[in-house]
Amino acid sequence: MFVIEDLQVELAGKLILKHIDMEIKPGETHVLFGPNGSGKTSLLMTIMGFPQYKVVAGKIYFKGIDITNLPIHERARMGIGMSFQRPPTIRGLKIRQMIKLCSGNGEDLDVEALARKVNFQDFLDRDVNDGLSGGEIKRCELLQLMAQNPDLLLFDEPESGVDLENMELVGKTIAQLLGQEIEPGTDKSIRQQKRERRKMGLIITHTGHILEYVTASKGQVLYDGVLSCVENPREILKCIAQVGYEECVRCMIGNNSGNAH
Ligand SMILES: Nc1ncnc2c1ncn2[C@@H]1O[C@H](COP(=O)(O)OP(=O)(O)OP(=O)(O)O)[C@@H](O)[C@H]1O
Repeated sequence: MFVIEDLQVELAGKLILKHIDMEIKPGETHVLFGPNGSGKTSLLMTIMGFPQYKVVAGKIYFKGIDITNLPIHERARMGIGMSFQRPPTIRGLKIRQMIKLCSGNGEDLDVEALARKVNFQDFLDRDVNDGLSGGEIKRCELLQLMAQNPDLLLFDEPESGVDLENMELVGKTIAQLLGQEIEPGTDKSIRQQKRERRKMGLIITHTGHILEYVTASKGQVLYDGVLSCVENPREILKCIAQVGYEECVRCMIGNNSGNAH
């Protein structure tokens, strides 16, 4: 279980996340919508533990443990992983080495075989993200997550920069990372397989394309640092397309708690 309670976060002296409450149960994936600059990336960076995102109030719990003040590497060790919107270039560190680092114990890992799953085997001897295209960066991020195999997966705009052909690969890989692939012909029914899902996900998306591949139980809208809506993600997309994000503000005003619906 992943729980956020009444979280408030400052960045560069400004309050950017206000009274955030969130609960992701094992097996659930949530989708986060919101206009540019509303604080979506900041929320993911705070969950991951980047120290510039200063928690001034509230708590974050993962697997029953208060992780609010834990450093990034301990959160990663506990099973939180993130695919970044704009990950840094790391010159001097080969992607192959990075993948081994992500897996914790790189000795037994077949990096080539793993890389083939996201068609990335030809990039392993390049420096991390050095000169990679937008779509290649996304596949590199996925490869790192595949090596880490976390229990809570945070995706910051996984579709951005990905062409239509690679979108299917990215979408299916994310579904696999979230343990959502259905295995036909096993002795477990589909219902049983779904019940046994344990991976948790939180995905930022503007377009919702990822919903073609990933099952998300809830969508939430973040507007000016406030979570304003909890709904079926496709319903939210439809509303945003029809009436825009401004209507979310009306929901917020109508519900002082900040959580509408
Ligand atoms: N280093 C920084 N110093 C000051 N303000 C910052 C810094 N980084 C981000 N911000 C501001 O914090 C706010 C939230 O940014 P954030 O990246 O979380 O938004 P977002 O919802 O992910 O936007 P987008 O959809 O455009 O990716 C924005 O107003 C942004 O300009």
